[in-house]
Amino acid sequence: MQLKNEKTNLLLINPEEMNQVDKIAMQYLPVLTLMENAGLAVARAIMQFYKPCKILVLCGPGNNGGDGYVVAHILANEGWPVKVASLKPPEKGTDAYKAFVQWNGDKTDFNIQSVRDADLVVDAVFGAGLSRDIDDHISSVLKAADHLVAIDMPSGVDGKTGIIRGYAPHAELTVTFCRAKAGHYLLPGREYIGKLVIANIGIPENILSELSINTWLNEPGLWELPIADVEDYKYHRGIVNVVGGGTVTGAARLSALAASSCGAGLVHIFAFGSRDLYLLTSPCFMVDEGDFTDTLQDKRRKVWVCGPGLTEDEVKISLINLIKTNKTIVADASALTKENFDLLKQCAVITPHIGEFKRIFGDFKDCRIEAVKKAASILNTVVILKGPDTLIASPDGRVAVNCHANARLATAGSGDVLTGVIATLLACGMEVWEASCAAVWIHGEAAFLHNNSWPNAMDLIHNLGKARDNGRYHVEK
Ligand SMILES: NC(=O)C1=CN([C@@H]2O[C@H](COP(=O)(O)OP(=O)(O)OC[C@H]3O[C@@H](n4cnc5c(N)ncnc54)[C@H](O)[C@@H]3O)[C@@H](O)[C@H]2O)[C@@H](O)CC1
Ligand SMILES: Nc1ncnc2c1ncn2[C@@H]1O[C@H](COP(=O)(O)OP(=O)(O)O)[C@@H](O)[C@H]1O
Ligand SMILES: [K+]
Repeated sequence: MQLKNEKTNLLLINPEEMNQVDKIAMQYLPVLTLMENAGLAVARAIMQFYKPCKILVLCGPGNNGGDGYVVAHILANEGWPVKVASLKPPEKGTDAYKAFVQWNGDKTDFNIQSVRDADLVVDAVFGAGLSRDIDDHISSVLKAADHLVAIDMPSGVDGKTGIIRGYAPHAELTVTFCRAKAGHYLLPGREYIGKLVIANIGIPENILSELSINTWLNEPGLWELPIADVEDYKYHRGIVNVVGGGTVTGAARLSALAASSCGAGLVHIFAFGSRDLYLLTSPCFMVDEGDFTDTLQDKRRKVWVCGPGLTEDEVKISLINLIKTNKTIVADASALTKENFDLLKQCAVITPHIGEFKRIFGDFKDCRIEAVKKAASILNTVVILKGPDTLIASPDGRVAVNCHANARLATAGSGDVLTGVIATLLACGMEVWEASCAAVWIHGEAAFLHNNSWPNAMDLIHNLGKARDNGRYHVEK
C-alpha cells in the first residue's frame, strides 16, 4: 500500500504557497522552463480532448498569460489555426514577456468578436495571481466563449477560497500544475472547473515536503481504515455510546444504528426517558436508563455521541458529566450552542453545519477554510463544517476538503448518521482528525452507493458497511 505517496498526491496548494514553491523551484530550473512545461501540458490536454479547431488564446499580463503564449506556439506548430488576443502585454524583462515575444503568429483584439470567431477559447487571462474582481470588459469577453479551456484556474475563480471574483467562465477543462488548488474543489469554484487535469511540470517533489502545507483533498490515502482482524473481539472493534433523548428519539437511534452498521463492536444507548423505543429499534443495542453518572463509571465505554435529539437540559447534564469523566465526545445538534462554548472545548469533535457554526462562532468574513481552522484552534477540537464541500479542521492546522459527497445526503437525519460513523472510527482507535475525515468520506460513499434513487437516512445506514470497505479497497487496488 503506497499510503505515503497517496497522501502527498492529495495535497492542495494555495496561491501563496504556490508562489513559495515557484521561488524555491527557480533554484533548480528557470521559470521559463516551468512555463514551457506548463504550456506543453495544456497543449497536450487540448490535443487529447479536442479535434483541431480554431483556437483563440486570451492572454493576461502575468505568467498565466505567459503559459498561454506557449500553448499558442505549440498548437500552431501542430498545424492548428491559432490566434492570440492580449489583454495587455507582459512587462518587459519578465519571463512572460519572453514567451510573448516568441509568438509570431496571428494576433487579434481582446474583444467579444474575436471570441465569437473561434471554436475554442484558451483562458490564460489570470491564474494564481488574481488579485481583484474581474472588470466588465474582461467578463464580457470571457462570457462570449461557448467552449473554454482554462489554464490553472478559470479567470475569476479564487484559487484559495473558490470564491468568484466578479465573474468566471465555466471551463470544460482546466489544466493546473504540480497539485490541485483548494479553489478547484471548494464551492462555488468547483462548479466552474470542468474536467481537472493536474500536470507535472518538473517541480521537484522535495520542495512540497519542505513547506509545511497542511490542506488536503479528503480521499482514501489521507487516512487508513483498520481492517477486520482474525483476532478481533467486540471491545477491540470498539464501543460506541449514544446519549438518547427522553422525548425526541429518532436522531440518537440513527446515530446508534449507523455505528452498528459500520463496524462498532458494541453499541450502547443511555436513555433519558423510557428504554422501550431504543430497545425495540435493534436487538443489537444495549440500552441503559437511570442514573447517567453510574453509566459513566465503565472505563471501557470511552466514546460518546452527545447532541442528536437532546433537549437543552439533557445536553447540559450529559456534556458536563461526560467531560468530568474524561470521555471522548462527538458533539452535534443541540450541543452546538454559544452557551456551551467552554464545554465544546472539551469535546473531541464537533460537527456543525453552517447555521450551527455561525451560532457558535458568529458570522465570519474569512474564507471558510480560514474560519474553520480558527474555530478548531480556538476550541482545541476537531471541527467538521458540514455542507456540500465539508471541511474537516484539526487544532494543529490540518484541513481536509471533502468532495466525496452528493446532494442525496441532504436528507433529515443524515447528520445523525455521520456522528455514528465518526464515533465508530474513534472507538476503534483512529486518530481524531483522521477518523473524522474517513467518516465524512464513508458517509459520502454511502450516498454514492445509492446513486439510482433517493436514500433516506436509513438507506444511508444500510450502505455504511460497504462504504467503509470501499474506503480501504480504494487504496489497496
Ligand atoms: N506555479 C508554477 O510553478 C508555475 C505557474 N505558472 C503560471 O503562473 C500563473 C501565476 O502567474 P502570476 O503570478 O504572474 O499571476 P497571473 O498571471 O495569474 O496574474 C497576475 C497579473 O494579473 C494582474 N491582475 C490580477 N487580477 C487582476 C484583475 N482582476 N484585473 C486585472 N488585472 C489583474 C496582476 O496585476 C498581474 O499583472 C499561474 O496561474 C500559472 O498559470 C506557469 O508559468 C508555470 C510555473
Ligand atoms: N448538497 C449536499 N451535497 C453533499 N452533502 C450534503 C449536501 N447537503 C447536506 N449534505 C450533508 O448531509 C449532512 C446533513 O447533516 P445535517 O445538516 O446535520 O442534517 P440533519 O440534522 O438532518 O441530520 C451533512 O453531512 C452534510 O455535509
Ligand atoms: K486562467
